[in-house]
Amino acid sequence: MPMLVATTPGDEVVPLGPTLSIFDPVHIGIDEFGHPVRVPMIYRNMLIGGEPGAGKSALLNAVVAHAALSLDCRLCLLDGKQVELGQWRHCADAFVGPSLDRALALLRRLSIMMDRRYAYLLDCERRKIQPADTFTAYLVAVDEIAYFSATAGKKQEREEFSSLLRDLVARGRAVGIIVVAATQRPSSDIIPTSLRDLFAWRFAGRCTTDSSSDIVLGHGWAAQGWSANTISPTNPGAGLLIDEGGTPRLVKTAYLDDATCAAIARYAATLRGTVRQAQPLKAVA
Ligand SMILES: Nc1ncnc2c1ncn2[C@@H]1O[C@H](COP(=O)(O)OP(=O)(O)OP(=O)(O)O)[C@@H](O)[C@H]1O
Repeated sequence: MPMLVATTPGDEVVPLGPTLSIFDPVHIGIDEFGHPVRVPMIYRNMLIGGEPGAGKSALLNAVVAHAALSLDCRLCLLDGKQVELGQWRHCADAFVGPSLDRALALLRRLSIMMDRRYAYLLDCERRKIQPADTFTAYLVAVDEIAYFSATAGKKQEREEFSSLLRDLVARGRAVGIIVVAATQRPSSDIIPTSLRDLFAWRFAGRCTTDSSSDIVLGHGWAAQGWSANTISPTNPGAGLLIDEGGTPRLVKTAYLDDATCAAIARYAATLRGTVRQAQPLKAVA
């Protein structure tokens, strides 16, 4: 891990602690035995579903916090409510509030970037990005997919949003584009099976019905006893986590309160704004 330094407004050089990497697994909480649950996010996407107040934004914030502290990852945040992800806006390359136009413009740019990255990898005879690659990873976090795909704007625009998002989820992984998307409407119109199955990680917070739990986790899990409908409404942050091909497991997510998020976001913004890698250590002394 290279040493990092920040330059203060008075031009003092201040050494900083090591940062995270988006290639590190992300700590998202503990399992029912109290063991830490850490999920690799690079080359993967995550879908988060559950009823209002289930703890979706809290999980989203935990993942965004890790990405914000990872200087090998850039952030694009879409949040129709603005306040769920708003604290990270100074760390982000793009922060989109309740504007479908801006959301579409962002997804179109990401789509072009994705194609160019693939062209580059093809030229290099490679299949995916690696740590310390020429280009950094991107975390694209969406709080409330349904706002952009089913509520705002015109039908044609919403359809374009859904199709661009689906394309990013389907093709972005190898070029370092990670999509983490949350919805309080786990229904088949918002999360069709063909989209759901593209998310390697799926987290169902409390759901009101077995079928909405199945829409997040995958068809048939409720019948086998894995339903997020069984989670107590008084236990926000508890939910079922599944990965491709795995069995659901009960997880209580880590919770960063507003003050903690704000402090991490400030630190991450400082790192991003002022950090440079130390030249030889002697030059810093
Ligand atoms: N892991 C957790 N541990 C303890 N409390 C939590 C946890 N996650 C969420 N909460 C509590 O639940 C509240 C609602 O959480 P959160 O905003 O993440 O829900 P949500 O599913 O995103 O809701 P909405 O769909 O309305 O945006 C939080 O303000 C917090 O008090």
